[in-house]
Amino acid sequence: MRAALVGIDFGAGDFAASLEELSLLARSAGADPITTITAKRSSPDPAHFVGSGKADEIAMACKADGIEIVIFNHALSPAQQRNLERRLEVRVVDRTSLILDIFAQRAQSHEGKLQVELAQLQHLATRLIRGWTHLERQKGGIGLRGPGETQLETDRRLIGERVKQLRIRLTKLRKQHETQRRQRGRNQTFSVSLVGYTNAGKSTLFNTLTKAGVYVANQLFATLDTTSRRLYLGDEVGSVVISDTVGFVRELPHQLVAAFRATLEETIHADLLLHVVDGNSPVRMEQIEQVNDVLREIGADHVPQILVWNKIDAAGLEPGVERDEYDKISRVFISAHSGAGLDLLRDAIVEAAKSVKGGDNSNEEQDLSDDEFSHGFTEDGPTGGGSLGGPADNMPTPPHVGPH
Ligand SMILES: Nc1nc2c(ncn2[C@@H]2O[C@H](COP(=O)(O)OP(=O)(O)OP(=O)(O)O)[C@@H](O)[C@H]2O)c(=O)[nH]1
Ligand SMILES: [Mg+2]
Repeated sequence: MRAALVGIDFGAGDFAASLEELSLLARSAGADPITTITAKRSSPDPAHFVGSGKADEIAMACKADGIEIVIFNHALSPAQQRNLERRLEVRVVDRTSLILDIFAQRAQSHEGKLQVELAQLQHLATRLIRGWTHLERQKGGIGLRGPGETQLETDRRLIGERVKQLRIRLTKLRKQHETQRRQRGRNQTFSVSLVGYTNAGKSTLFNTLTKAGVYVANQLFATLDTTSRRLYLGDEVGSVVISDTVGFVRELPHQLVAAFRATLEETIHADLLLHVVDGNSPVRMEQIEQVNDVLREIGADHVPQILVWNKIDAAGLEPGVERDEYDKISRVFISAHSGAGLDLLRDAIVEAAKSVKGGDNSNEEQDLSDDEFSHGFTEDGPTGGGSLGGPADNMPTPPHVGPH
């Protein structure tokens, strides 16, 4: 589908990087970005988001390039979206809808699909309600007994019923997982979650560490469901469980964070987070912050974290480790592609497992198969041992750390 991208520079953040991300998002959704239209504004125009002249420019580009869809790098109000569609005579989507769309295409598991549907319906519901108040305002709020209103009310009621149903089913699934987690928690298996910005290389790392064959792609949100595997780390700590998770993105629609809470629960209950960073991205610091924001939002900011500085092959860095002031490993430089630094990362996990488990992690037989399973089984919360050192604030550009 031929797409035009529209980005407005409000003077905050790295505009070029955010447009590049929009292009990757669009491609991940199956669109083909043909042209990009940008403008500078201090604030959005209430009617069309962009100014009138810019709207004409977009309309012209649409005609000239045979554009079928216009994708905005922003959240549009329902009224703005409608006005734009009327004026441009093509479909207009905003960033939120685009991300929801990718999630809908990617969802594999039963639970994942329910979560996406819930998020989409909630997004739709806000738009119906806002659309309705918009209408009300136009008519001065009097005599709103037209057929349109009745239809809207019906739609809203049906959506409300479905949302309720989905919530009940998701709650049930969540309880099941909790029970599983508790039962399996008796084994005290140390659990590690890979978290990080989308496209950071989590699945690639997961694959090289576990040789699992998880879908890797230069696409955003290639992974939607949590996949877990057992990873044997030597006699000292035995096996740990490692989970690959959904990637985060800036301005992740709030409904999605809420809907995916159950999936992300894996992350909250992990003993250790490996926060994977695309060390070659110019906006990596911003991405680290975005990820930490979401972690805070889902209540996983208390889980010990090690930064995994990935893609050192592309960034021209050497493998290495950094320690914080408590001598805990805070950052490991690796390449999931070439395998450089993976031995250091394994050592770092072993060290973390030993410190959290107080060094007496029993290595008895566990009632788990080595097969892939989709939900975790750690005890609730970390088992103590304190912080392994989160990422330092204002971290400088990574130094060329020599192999240790
Ligand atoms: N140069 C280089 N590229 C890498 C490395 N690790 C991963 N990549 C590439 O980065 C892209 C994203 O990798 P994924 O493993 O799918 O990333 P992810 O974090 O799982 O992404 P989502 O599942 O979408 O959140 C792919 O094109 C990988 O080939 C690395 O060490 N070096
Ligand atoms: Mg992935």
